Amino acid sequence: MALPAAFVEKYTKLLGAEAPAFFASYNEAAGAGFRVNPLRPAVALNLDLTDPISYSKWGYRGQVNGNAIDHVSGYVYSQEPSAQVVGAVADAKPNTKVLDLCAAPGGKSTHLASSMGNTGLLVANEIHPTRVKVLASNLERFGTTNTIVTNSDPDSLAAVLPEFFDLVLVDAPCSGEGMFRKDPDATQYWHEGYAQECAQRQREILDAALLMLRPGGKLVYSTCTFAPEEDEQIVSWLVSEHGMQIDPIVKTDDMRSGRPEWSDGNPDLAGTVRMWPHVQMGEGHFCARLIKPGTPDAPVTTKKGKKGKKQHQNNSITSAQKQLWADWQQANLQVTLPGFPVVYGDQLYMQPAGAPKFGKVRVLRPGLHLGTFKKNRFAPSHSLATALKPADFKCTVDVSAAEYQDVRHGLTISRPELTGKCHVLLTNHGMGFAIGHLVGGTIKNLYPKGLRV
Ligand SMILES: C[S@@+](CC[C@H](N)C(=O)[O-])C[C@H]1O[C@@H](n2cnc3c(N)ncnc32)[C@H](O)[C@@H]1O
Repeated sequence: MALPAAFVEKYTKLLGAEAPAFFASYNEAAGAGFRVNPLRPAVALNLDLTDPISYSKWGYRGQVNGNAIDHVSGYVYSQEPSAQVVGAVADAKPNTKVLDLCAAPGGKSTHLASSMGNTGLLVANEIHPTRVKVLASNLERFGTTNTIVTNSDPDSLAAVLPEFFDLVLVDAPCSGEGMFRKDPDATQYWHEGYAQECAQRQREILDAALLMLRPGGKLVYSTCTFAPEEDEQIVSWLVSEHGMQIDPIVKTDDMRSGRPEWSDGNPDLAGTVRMWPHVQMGEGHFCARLIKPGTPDAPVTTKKGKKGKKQHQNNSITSAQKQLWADWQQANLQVTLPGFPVVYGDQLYMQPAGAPKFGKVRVLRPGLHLGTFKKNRFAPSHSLATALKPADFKCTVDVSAAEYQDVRHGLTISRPELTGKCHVLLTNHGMGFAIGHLVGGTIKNLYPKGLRV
């Protein structure tokens, strides 16, 4: 691969004797990996699980087929190995409040939800209006029920959620030097001074991120670049300007320490992590974990302005809607879903406990999407196919490989032996991937048009 001359010069100086191995790695294939979804019941996956990633609890090296049932049903998430270090370092705890501030397309968010066991509250935010839809779709496929998806710039989010989170992840937009193998076009954006431009934006994002972190809370900062300006030097700035304390990361063989000499010489910088493509079979990442000074006082509540009150009232479920939802659960599920039903227009969501008021911030997905109120009936959402277990449904229909393709193409399935009228979970190899409507021995396909192939 042709690397920019100034890039070669820069890393020749920085890496010295290690530089040839680093440059040689750019001529090798990109490293692939995936994570198995612990939120799903255990099933036999048609995947090679012989090469686990030491630092990533659910992670393996290898390729995932995006059209295969284990991916379509959200039982696995494709994520290259070095990116998995971030979720592992974050180690989000169950029943805590976590923010993923730069979250699309959702690799780290799905990892955070895994660690949290779908409990507590995960706010997955993305600034970009198109990318946030991909984020919501990936979180839906993964079956997260503890997640609210917002579409905001960091400052606006910080204005409504001061000191709200126990853990904030900033997986920052960066110069992407670790992406050159996966996306060779990224070399074209690279120029001298690009790292400094990115660092300025990173500092602005981090200023907002720290406003949202409670005293004593943890910040995880990561990039997919090697540039010290965006890595160790940003951490040094967090320490000197914000009084943050570096929380050292225990390393495995795949990891290398951050380089104090590439910043202000603070020896604590060795407690950060660098993932190099010539050291492990993955792309490249930098990751740091820091603690905000202070101890938590009484929980800070967001201002109860008029807007917040109004929003809450507007989103309350009416008694007629409550009845329709209860009737639908009774008819189709073996379980009653916990949580707080909220209504946006004619859409019903199950909001996770502890959800704050978001004021003017755009909320794309206020929780698990349950479905749509139509005239005198309730139409279930596709989200239920991936968020619930097969055992949660009164009726499941396991489809053949050919029928799996048919469903993904939007065709109906025939089951003349099945009588009655209900919503069924369609599974393949025991993995739920779509909802169907059984009427007179035919299963009407409710697989969303946007996901069909
Ligand atoms: C490295 S990507 C995040 C990848 C994601 N965490 C994952 O694991 O799938 C950085 C994200 O930051 C977003 N972004 C860009 N500019 C931003 C800004 N000024 N503030 C917040 N986010 C920004 C980008 O749209 C992009 O989705």
